[in-house]
Amino acid sequence: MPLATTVPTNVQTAVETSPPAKLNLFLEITARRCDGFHEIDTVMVPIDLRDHLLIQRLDSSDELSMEAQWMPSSEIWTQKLSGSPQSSHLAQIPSDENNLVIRALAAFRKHFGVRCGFHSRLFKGIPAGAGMGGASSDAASALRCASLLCEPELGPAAERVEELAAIAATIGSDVPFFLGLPGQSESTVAARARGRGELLNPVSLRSPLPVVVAYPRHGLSTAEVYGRLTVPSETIDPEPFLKALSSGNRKLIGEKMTNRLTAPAREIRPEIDEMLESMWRSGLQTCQLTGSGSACFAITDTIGQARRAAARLRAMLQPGALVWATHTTTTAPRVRHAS
Ligand SMILES: C[C@@](CO)(OP(=O)(O)O)[C@H](O)COP(=O)(O)OP(=O)(O)OC[C@H]1O[C@@H](n2ccc(N)nc2=O)[C@H](O)[C@@H]1O
Ligand SMILES: Nc1ncnc2c1ncn2[C@@H]1O[C@H](COP(=O)(O)OP(=O)(O)O)[C@@H](O)[C@H]1O
Repeated sequence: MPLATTVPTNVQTAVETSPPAKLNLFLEITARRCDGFHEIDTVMVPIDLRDHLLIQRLDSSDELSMEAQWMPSSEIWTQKLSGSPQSSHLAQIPSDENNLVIRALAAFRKHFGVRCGFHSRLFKGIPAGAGMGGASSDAASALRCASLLCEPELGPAAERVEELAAIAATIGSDVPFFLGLPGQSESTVAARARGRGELLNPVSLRSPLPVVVAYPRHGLSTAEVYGRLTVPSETIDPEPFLKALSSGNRKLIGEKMTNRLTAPAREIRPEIDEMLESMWRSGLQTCQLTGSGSACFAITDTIGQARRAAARLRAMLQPGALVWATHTTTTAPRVRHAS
């Protein structure tokens, strides 16, 4: 579908928000399910590495249209990733029904019987195929934006949180996490997800965790990584990790972190080993793959340490890798009326 070049004129109202990425501090796989998915036990934290999503309600059309680009531009993003403009395939963001934002808006309309159209503008800052849940986070934000935009016919958005969670689980296993936990204060600082990833319990964090995140330029397919996984006969008990997390002791948290998808991800993408080695050499102790990869992260004691380690790491890595120093944040970012 060609990217729309001008914003439709029949715009009624518009909202915008900044979907966060996530990291898996603990990820264990306990079984393979008969539906082809896996039973997982994971603890996720949202981080302040974001996309930006603006959704406009269209009352004189039932179209679901979308424009998507990388921030600050797809050209700059592609050059940062690869050092040359050739590999623009790295910057491909679907702008049709393959984009989870479109899929979420279509599911929202079907569930609530809403007839208006939506035009979405997605500005990507979260690398794709990184294991940071970019698409899932955008989908959760799209559901929350649509819920606010349709208050005239559906009533207060706060009344629909449980229904949105049910719709979210049909869009992707990680989407419910980004909605925030129903019944909790709207946003979540950390959550334990089980089942496919849709069974959520809040997890306490003593204080925000500073992190360094590194993306080795090429993403990974979540399905391919899961496909290569051998389900362990003995699984790691999450309790020691959960105790470390609630203690706030960064060194202990780092010692108890684990990710069962690391082995299959490294088989597919050997540069993950080089990335983890470079992170260790830059002084980061607790380095780990997030989700199905390919991004890796480490926790530091302070944001200053994260910034200094990120600078050392950038100097070590081949052109094309991306490095951020950031910190944990909350899910369900504020949805505000767009100016
Ligand atoms: C691995 C994790 C860890 O948080 O995140 P990412 O690395 O994708 O960010 C998640 O389990 C990914 O969740 P999500 O990306 O929403 O997965 P989905 O779209 O539902 O499924 C994509 C594919 O992953 C596999 N899959 C996903 C979830 C799960 N519990 N078991 C699976 O086997 C299936 O092959 C599925 O077809
Ligand atoms: N809103 C979106 N943003 C980015 N990628 C998307 C989006 N919707 C669908 N996709 C597709 O989903 C794939 C995985 O994206 P993402 O969720 O960022 O990775 P991961 O599952 O590793 O966290 C991308 O390669 C892209 O083809």
